[in-house]
Amino acid sequence: MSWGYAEDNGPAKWVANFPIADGPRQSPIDIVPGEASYDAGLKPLSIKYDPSTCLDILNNGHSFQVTFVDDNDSSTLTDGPISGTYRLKQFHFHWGAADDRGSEHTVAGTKYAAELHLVHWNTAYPSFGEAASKPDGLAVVGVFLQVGAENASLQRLLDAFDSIKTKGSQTSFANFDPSTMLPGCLDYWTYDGSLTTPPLLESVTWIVCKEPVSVSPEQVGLQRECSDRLCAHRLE
Ligand SMILES: CC[C@H](C)CCC(=O)Nc1ccc(S(N)(=O)=O)cc1
Ligand SMILES: [Zn+2]
Repeated sequence: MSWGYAEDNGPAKWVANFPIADGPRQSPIDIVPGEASYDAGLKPLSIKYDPSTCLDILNNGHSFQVTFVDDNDSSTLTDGPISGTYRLKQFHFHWGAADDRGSEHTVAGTKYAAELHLVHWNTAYPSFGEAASKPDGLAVVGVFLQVGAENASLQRLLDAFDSIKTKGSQTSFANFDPSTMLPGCLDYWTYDGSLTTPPLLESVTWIVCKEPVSVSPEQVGLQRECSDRLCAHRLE
């Protein structure tokens, strides 16, 4: 039985096969703005994405993810809370069975309809796989999606879902610029955490944007309908 989001293999059961679930820096967390401390030493994020590094979109059974060519420094994250250069590997989303829940991180208990994760790895290490096991190996930028106006950038992704209906399927997806999904303001909260799904490795510097982006109710519905068709049913 592999991990998932159902009653018998969902988050409460992951510790059985992944004991690090009880570790000291597990994600997601509830972000309480009033308890966050301002760090004047932190720099603004520097995000530079090259759309030509966009490779394909795949349904990995838990989400759909867009993967990038990462054999050079074309698409990178630098500054912010991190040192050195981190390369974009993939981005994916988390959503729920209804508009009032779905994000993994919460803000003073508030759940958003969905959450975008842009996954980067530290080029101090030879590969993503190597970096994924190091405490400073990964940096994930999280963006909350809230229901509101239609998101033109997301629509192009949703249109591509029709061709990855079955788990494990993938299709080429080119010239997509993920920076079109970022909020206007890149103010962020940051903390040292982990992958939010197995193997739950404690190698992630989390960078969660304060400003959400909007998606229309239809777009979330489409994403949800696609996900249910594509992926294991989500536990909610
Ligand atoms: C070395 C193999 C690698 C760990 C397994 C494949 C992988 O990339 N998993 C992954 C990536 C990102 C997140 S999240 N949701 O952004 O924290 C969760 C899980
Ligand atoms: Zn994620």
